[in-house]
Amino acid sequence: MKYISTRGQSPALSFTEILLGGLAPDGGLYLPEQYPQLSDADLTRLRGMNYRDLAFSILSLLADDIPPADLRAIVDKTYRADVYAYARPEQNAEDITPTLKLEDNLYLLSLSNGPTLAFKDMAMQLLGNLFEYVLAKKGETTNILGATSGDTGSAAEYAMRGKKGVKVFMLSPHKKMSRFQTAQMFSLQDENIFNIAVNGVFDDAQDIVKAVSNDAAFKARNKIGAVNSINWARVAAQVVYYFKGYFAVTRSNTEKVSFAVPSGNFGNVCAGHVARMMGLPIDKLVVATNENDVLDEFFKTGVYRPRGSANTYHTSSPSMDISKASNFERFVFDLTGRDAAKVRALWSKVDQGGAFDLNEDGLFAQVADYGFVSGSSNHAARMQTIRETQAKYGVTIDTHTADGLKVALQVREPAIPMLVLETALPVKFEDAIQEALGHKPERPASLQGLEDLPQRFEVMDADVQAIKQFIVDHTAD
Ligand SMILES: Cc1ncc(COP(=O)(O)O)c(C=O)c1O
Ligand SMILES: N[C@@H](CCOP(=O)(O)O)C(=O)O
Repeated sequence: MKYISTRGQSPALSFTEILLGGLAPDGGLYLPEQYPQLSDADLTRLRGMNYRDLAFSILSLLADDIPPADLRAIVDKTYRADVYAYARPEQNAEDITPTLKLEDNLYLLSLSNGPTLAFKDMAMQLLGNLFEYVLAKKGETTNILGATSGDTGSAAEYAMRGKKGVKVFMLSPHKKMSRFQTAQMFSLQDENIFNIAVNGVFDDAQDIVKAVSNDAAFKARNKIGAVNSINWARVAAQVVYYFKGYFAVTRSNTEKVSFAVPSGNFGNVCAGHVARMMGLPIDKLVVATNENDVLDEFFKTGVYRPRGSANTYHTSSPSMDISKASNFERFVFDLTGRDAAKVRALWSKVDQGGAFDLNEDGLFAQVADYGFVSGSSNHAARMQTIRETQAKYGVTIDTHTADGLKVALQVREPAIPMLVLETALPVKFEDAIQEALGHKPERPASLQGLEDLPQRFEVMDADVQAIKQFIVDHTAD
């Protein structure tokens, strides 16, 4: 299996060759040259597997240059009940991503039972172990540069803290994450972790990561690695739980299900798209946004119009305060029939601050063939959904999951099971839950007092040169 760039001007490489990096050298994103195809017999074989067996079966199709015994060991070390231990009392932590039935044909797919209480742990714990394995094999080190709106950062730092040969430089939007998210990251005192709070929004931080990734000489000299979902391995790891969710709520491969995905950078739902392209019987992929509704606008109109920092709102589902959805390029590459020249032309407009309209050449008409539908939410709807979910099902959900559920309820078809991806646990957004329910969500004993711990972070402007210098200063031997 080789990986190619959406911009078509980089050499095709294997999984381990692209593992540590982010963007391809031509500025594009990697995708498999061809998606592996699963037959009905394959699906029957996968049905009933536990998470580890399923993850190994699917990842061995995508990471086929890792010897099977090594991949097996990495997967077994990653997907353990004691790592994904925050399952609800009525759930079995051994399931790793258990489903929670709300009513007939309506489920939560619990993805946030890992160490940092967000779905990012599902991929990031694997990346931590994969990075360690590949770096040891190559005798190399890496300096990870990442951007976070609240969850990628802590998931990456918990996965990489104390790992030999790895330093993490994590950019976050200053004062725009929840108190819990901020404390989760900034209270880490590990010497290999550097938190940089950037004056700006998440997109400013993500732009810096991309600018550094596009500077080939700096990237090579300073061994820059990536853990954002521009890194293919993040998406690959997330493909697995779409299969797990599908098998959990169906009895035969003739049944279809839909997934509602709270979306920002389009990484999570892109993994659903990949699962569908591999042959998983998915009916709809529901893209749910918050007030930052660039993706909803696209799926409704065909116009992709990323917004600038001034028009990116700070909301009560802050991890989705994103206006430039990195992984959207992966989908558009498939939509154009993998026409890299077309993708280059579209993104040359985006990279200059512009927009594009896929109605112009008839491409938008084909979007429905990929199962995408969309909707958006806002603060009032989020509060109401949290209240109604508590009242009707006795389940507390976080603000991002509430956006997903709100849109799912609008678009679902009664006969088709709908799985709403639970992308974070409510305790991460205590103030919003307090506002919605009049009381705080339950907090595990191990996380009491998190916000009172001493914090270590730098505040910097969104200045690429200054960030590069910071990395150089903190990696000199
Ligand atoms: C809690 C939460 N929900 C949803 C999202 C959106 O996921 P994606 O960026 O993969 O679309 C994120 C972060 O991106 C998140 O942290
Ligand atoms: N929501 C994310 C931001 C997007 O990051 P990605 O790594 O998934 O691209 C966050 O919480 O940091």
